[in-house]
Parts: sequence; C-alpha cells; structure tokens
Amino acid sequence: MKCAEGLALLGHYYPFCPQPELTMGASQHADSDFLTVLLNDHVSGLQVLYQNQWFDVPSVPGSLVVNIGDLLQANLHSLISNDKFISAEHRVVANNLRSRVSVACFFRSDVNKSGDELYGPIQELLSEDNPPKYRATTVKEYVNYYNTKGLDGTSALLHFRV
Ligand SMILES: O=C(O)CCC(=O)C(=O)O
Ligand SMILES: [Fe+2]
Repeated sequence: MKCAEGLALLGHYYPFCPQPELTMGASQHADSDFLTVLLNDHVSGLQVLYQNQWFDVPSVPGSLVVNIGDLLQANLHSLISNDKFISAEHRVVANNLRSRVSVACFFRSDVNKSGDELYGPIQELLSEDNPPKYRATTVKEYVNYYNTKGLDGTSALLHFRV
C-alpha cells in the first residue's frame, strides 16, 4: 500500500525548563502518518492519553516506542482501518532538571512518488453494519490539512468523517 515509502525523520531537543508547569514540550496530538517509531534518551516526558487520563511512557534505554498514526488508526479515529485501530493521542511534558532528546520516524507514503494515491477505509473491513466512516483522501491532502489546522487539541480526522 506504499504506506512506508515516505519516511520522515524529526529530531527533537527539549531544553530543561525552570517552570515546566507553564509550558509543554509538545502539545497534545496524534501523528499524521500511518506508524511512528520513536527513540528517546533516558529522560522521560512522553505521555499517552488513555481513557481521558495522561500516563507517563517509561523511558527504557535502547527501547523504541511505536505509535499508531491517524492514517492507520484503530478504534476511534483511523482512516484506513475505519476505526478498528486508534491513533495514540500523546504529548511531551517539560522537565525542570534535564534536557531531553528524541528522534521520531514517521512512516507515510512518499507524496512525490504516490501523491495522488487515495487512502480510505479498506474495502475488506466494510459491511452493511460497518459502513465507511471516512472519505478517501491523499496523504498530501491529509498532511496539508493537519499542518494548517495545527495542534489545537482536536483530531484532524474529524474533517474527513462522512
Ligand atoms: O519527543 C517525543 O517523545 C515525541 C515526539 C512526537 O510526538 C512527534 O514528533 O510527533
Ligand atoms: Fe507525535
């Protein structure tokens, strides 16, 4: 499905902050890709939203964190899985003692190679009882909308719901 042809890499540096309660390292969001593989150093800070509560993701040296992104998603908001898989809402809190480094690898199709490829709920998952919840879109359109909207705490997927 060409979901992993367009690997994007983002390096993050979160400086320590004397008043962490006044800011965020990264505000609440789900990623705009299919799957994210995340490597971070020994400093924690990543939190995941589960049943309306924020949970710390422990920082285990040498481990990788894998997040489902909006374009794959499973339960509440996934475009091709028609909500069978849910993209993970997450954020990064600031730390008053230590700076933090992480590297995020975003897997999505290459917009230069398959920019017109349409992604929508997979036919095999659809039935009379499970009609499509999203209209098909291209990765380019999805990412453009996601970036224009910004991280305002709402899901970009709402815009694509039918
Ligand atoms: O720094 C982290 O642990 C998370 C970064 C992140 O959520 C992102 O790049 O989308
Ligand atoms: Fe993220």
